[in-house]
Amino acid sequence: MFLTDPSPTAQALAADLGAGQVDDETDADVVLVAAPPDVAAAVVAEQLKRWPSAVVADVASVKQRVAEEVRRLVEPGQLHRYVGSHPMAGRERSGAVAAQADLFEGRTWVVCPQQETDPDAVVVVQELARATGAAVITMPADEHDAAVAVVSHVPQLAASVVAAQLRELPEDAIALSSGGIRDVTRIAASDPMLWTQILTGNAAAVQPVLQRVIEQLTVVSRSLEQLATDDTAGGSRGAVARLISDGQLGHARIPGKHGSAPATYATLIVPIPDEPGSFARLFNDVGDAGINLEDLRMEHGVGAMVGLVELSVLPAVVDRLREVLEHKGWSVHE
Ligand SMILES: NC(=O)c1ccc[n+]([C@@H]2O[C@H](COP(=O)([O-])OP(=O)(O)OC[C@H]3O[C@@H](n4cnc5c(N)ncnc54)[C@H](O)[C@@H]3O)[C@@H](O)[C@H]2O)c1
Ligand SMILES: O=C(O)C(=O)C[C@]1(C(=O)O)C=C[C@@H](O)C=C1
Repeated sequence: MFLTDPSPTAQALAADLGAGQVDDETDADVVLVAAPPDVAAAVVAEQLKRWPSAVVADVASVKQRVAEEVRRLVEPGQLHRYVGSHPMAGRERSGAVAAQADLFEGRTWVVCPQQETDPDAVVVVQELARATGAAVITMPADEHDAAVAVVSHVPQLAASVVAAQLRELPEDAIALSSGGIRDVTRIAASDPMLWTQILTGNAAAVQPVLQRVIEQLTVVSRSLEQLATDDTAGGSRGAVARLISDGQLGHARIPGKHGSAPATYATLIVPIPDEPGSFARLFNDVGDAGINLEDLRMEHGVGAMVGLVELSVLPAVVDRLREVLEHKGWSVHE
C-alpha cells in the first residue's frame, strides 16, 4: 500500500505509524482519497488522470456535492472509474496519530455509485470496505446526504451548541459534569475546519433538519417559560414530556453492534482504582468467567482517584457476572 499527502509531515507520520509506504510511482489498482471535503473532488480528478486504469474512491462525509464536482472536472469517459464512499466511523481527532486499525470493524461503510459508475468498480470498493471489517450499504448519494444530515451532521451541531454553554461556567459548576454532558458532547472536540466544510457541503440537507430541531426546542422553551412563572400552566408539561418521549422512540431505533437490531443490554458499574493494571485485572476476571462484553464505557470520578467502568452484557449473564466480580473482590453497582 502506498501513501501520498501534500503535507510531508502527515505523509511521513502515516508511514512511520505503519499505514503504508510513501508513494514510489508504482502502478495503482485502487486509489482511496481521504482528503478534506472541499478538495476531495479535485484530488479524485487528479488521481483519475494520474492512474488511467485505477478505480478511484473518496471517503468524504458528503457525497452529492463531491460527485457533482468530479463530474465537472473529469472527462465523461473517465467517470466510470470514480466511486463515492463514506465510512460511518471516525474520530473527533484528526491526523495519523488518531488512527486506529480497528476503527471500521462492525461499522457501516456507505458506497454511493453514480449512474456512470462501472459495477465492477463498485465491487472493488465494496470489497475494500469489507476488508476493514465494515458492513457495506450501497445507496444513491442524495439519500446518503439526507441520512447523514440526521444521524451525523445535526448531532455535531447539537454537541457543539451544548458544549458551547460550558465556556463561561464557573469551576465549581463544571465540577458537576458527569455522564450526561460527556455523552452529549464527545464530538464537540471535532475539528472546526473539517466540520465547516462538511456542513457547507451538505447545507441543503442539514438546514431543514436543523429547522425541525429549532421548532421542537422552541415549543419546549415556551412551555418552560410558562412553567417558570406558573407551574399549573395547562399543556406545558405535556409538551416537555412529548419531546423526551419522542427522543426515547428515536433512540431505541439506533442499530446495535455490527448494524444488528437495537439490543438492550444489562449494565454493571465497577469502580476501579486509577493505577496501572486495574483495567487488565477487571477484564481478566470478566474473561475468566467466559462472559462476552457487548459494550464498555468509562467515566473518571471527579476529585477521586477512581474510574467508573460501565460493563454492558446480555441480560441472561448479568447475575453471573455480578457474582463472579464480587467473588473476585470488585465492588459492583447497578
Ligand atoms: N474524521 C472522521 O471522523 C471522518 C469519518 C469519515 C470520513 N471522513 C472524511 O475523511 C476525509 C479526511 O478527514 P480526516 O478526519 O481524516 O482529516 P485529516 O485532517 O486527519 O486528514 C486530511 C489529510 O488530507 C491532506 N490534504 C489536505 N489538502 C489536500 C489536498 N489538496 N490533496 C491531498 N491531500 C490533502 C491533509 O494534509 C491531511 O493529511 C474528509 O473528507 C472527511 O469528510 C472523516
Ligand atoms: O464518532 C466520531 O467521532 C465521528 O466523527 C464519526 C462520524 C459520525 O458522525 O458518526 C463523523 C463524521 C464522519 O463523516 C463519519 C462518522
